[in-house]
Amino acid sequence: MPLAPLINLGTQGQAFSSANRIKTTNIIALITTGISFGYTLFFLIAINHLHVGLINFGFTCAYFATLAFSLLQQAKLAKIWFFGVLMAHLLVCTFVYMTKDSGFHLYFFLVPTGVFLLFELNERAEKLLLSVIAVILFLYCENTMNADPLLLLTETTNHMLYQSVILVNMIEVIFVLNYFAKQIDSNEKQLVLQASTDSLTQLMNRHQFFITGNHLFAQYQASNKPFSLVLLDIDHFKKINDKYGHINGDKCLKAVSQTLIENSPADASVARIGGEEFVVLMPNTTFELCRTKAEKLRKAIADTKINLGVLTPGAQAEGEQTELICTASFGFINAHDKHTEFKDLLIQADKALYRAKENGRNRVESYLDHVA
Ligand SMILES: Nc1nc2c(ncn2[C@@H]2O[C@H](COP(=O)(O)OP(=O)(O)OP(=O)(O)O)[C@@H](O)[C@H]2O)c(=O)[nH]1
Repeated sequence: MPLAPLINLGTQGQAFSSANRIKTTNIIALITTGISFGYTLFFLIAINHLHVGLINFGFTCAYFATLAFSLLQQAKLAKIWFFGVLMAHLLVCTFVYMTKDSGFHLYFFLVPTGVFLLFELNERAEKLLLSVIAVILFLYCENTMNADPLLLLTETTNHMLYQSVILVNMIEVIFVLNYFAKQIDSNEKQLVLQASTDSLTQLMNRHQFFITGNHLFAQYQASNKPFSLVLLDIDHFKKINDKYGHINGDKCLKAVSQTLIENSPADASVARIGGEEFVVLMPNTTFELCRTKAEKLRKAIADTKINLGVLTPGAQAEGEQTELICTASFGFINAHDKHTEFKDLLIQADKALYRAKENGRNRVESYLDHVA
């Protein structure tokens, strides 16, 4: 049976962490269904007791029904149902068809760890209530003997069941801890990615740019190999937004990002550090080489035709083209001995960029040209 569609039931449209919890609930419900079915076969075949086998099969179906709640997007109900069925099942095992000697009530240990794994952080009342019920029921089962069980099991069979309960408890705890550890790892990776990436262009964001820039600047200071920084800003971007709409403005930002990635040197780092402001960090790049590379980037952007698709009604009425060409102004700086901090480079590249804007835009200026 293909399990992936069952595991993913109810995760559509959910936030990342909630979707993971729903997935985990579905996985645990499926595993418990499998274990319960194993016990059903044991009661039917090994113990040869139809009545007990059928009761247990009923609980097996009830575990599987957890997935129906997930399917109906009722995540909280799915979890309450699952733990409710589990506790009812353990009570029936201990007080209807077996006794506490089978050890089935030790499965109550899984409830507190399970609820803290599966419920959302803010579902405190549910977690606390289910955990307290599990502890009370465990103590009750541990201290009460079923005088009239449906199955009269030998000491050996009870011991075998007891060991199976311990084994399943251990496997489930190992599985849950392992799954939890993987989840934490994947959440951390996701958070690191989100914290360092610009969501629109997928380039490095401003925060990550300063981390990378400071690192490369420290490398430059240690090795004294050339290091350059290119700062660029799309020309008249406000007009583009006003004329073609914000969505097309975003398309323009994405197209410029793509052009920068495709035309920057392999060892360069590209970042979006403001609305329509980008930086390309170029290690191992001399002053003259940097000018050539910045010119190449300027030309590549100016040569890129951006397909806008649907235009705003205003732009349509004015008979605007569906293809947009935008330009950018560039300022660059090559690191030298007087630079003591990475941010000095950015400040001076910004001055050069300002000059490029003043001198007519769609051009490259260096800070040295400016100083001279
Ligand atoms: N579509 C879109 N627009 C943005 C985004 N971030 C900033 N902007 C817009 O970028 C525009 C920047 O305008 P200005 O700073 O006036 O610069 P400009 O129009 O490019 O003028 P010059 O730089 O002098 O050529 C503003 O209209 C912002 O609203 C974004 O993520 N998407």
